[in-house]
Amino acid sequence: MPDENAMTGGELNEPISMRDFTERLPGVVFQFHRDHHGHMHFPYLAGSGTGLPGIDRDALSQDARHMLDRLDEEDYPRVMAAIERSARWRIPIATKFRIRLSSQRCCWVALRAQPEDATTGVLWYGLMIDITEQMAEEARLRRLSDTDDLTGLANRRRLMTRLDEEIARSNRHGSPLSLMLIDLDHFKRINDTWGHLQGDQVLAEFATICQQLLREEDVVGRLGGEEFAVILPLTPLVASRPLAERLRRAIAEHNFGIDAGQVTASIGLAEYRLGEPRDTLIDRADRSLYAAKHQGRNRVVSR
Ligand SMILES: Nc1nc2c(ncn2[C@@H]2O[C@H](COP(=O)(O)OP(=O)(O)OP(=O)(O)O)[C@@H](O)[C@H]2O)c(=O)[nH]1
Repeated sequence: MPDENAMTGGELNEPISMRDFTERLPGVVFQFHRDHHGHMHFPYLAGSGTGLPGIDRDALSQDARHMLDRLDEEDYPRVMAAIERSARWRIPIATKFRIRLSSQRCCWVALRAQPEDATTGVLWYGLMIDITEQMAEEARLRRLSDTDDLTGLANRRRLMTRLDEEIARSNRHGSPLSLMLIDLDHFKRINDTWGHLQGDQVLAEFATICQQLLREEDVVGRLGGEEFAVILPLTPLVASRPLAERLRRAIAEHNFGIDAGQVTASIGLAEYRLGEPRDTLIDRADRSLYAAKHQGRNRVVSR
């Protein structure tokens, strides 16, 4: 630890105190104490970040609840578990959480703290930094890497992740789940006749039709090229078939700006069978799709 006198302020070599130094840090440095009865407070709290909404030094020096009560309810159990683990095993805390600013807004905070034994309980030395901007940027990048450029739909990667999640849910609760594979018919001909740009336009409009027609909880995505998939959670085959039929009809009747009737789709459906691997479900839906193509296209086949 450098000598206090070694720190200087803005005025040439004017020395500044440790307190002044910590107050200038772009974050919060703190001591956090939990006594043997579980009461928590911040004996020390400093740094320019104490200006963060939800951080009221005087209140927190008495009771940490003033901050803990404002944690996002999704994060609260995780943060409390991290404190508990750290206290029990004397391991550092490294976590992040949201502090509610209003019903609409929150800020993200990263926290690092090192525990020490104290006669009165456990004492942590730590840092908190506002990471709201970084989290927003991460979310933006995640959205980009999950989204198909042309249509704005979920891409293959995102679709597979969501399908895994829905399969896990189905296996856990025994709830029904259907998968729809959609392939636009003779798409090569559309490209060849009307040009690639017009083909792109058809793909984008097709995506809009799917999103308008399906429910919020259904996941529509582009597998690649002119192949799409829809995950239908909580939907058995008997319910997904009329949905697929409605979608097929809507596409066939839509005016894509090229002669009506030029764009049709073949749809293959399969319902998830408890315990089967993801690829088996996809394979069964794919075989339905193949059958739809084979039987003349512009139709729905389920199995
Ligand atoms: N415009 C456009 N075309 C694409 C895109 N991705 C794939 N394609 C085209 O989609 C066509 C798919 O052709 P095929 O796989 O032969 O199938 P199809 O002509 O749709 O015939 P069926 O599926 O048997 O009805 C190819 O010509 C690809 O070039 C894209 O992003 N934009």
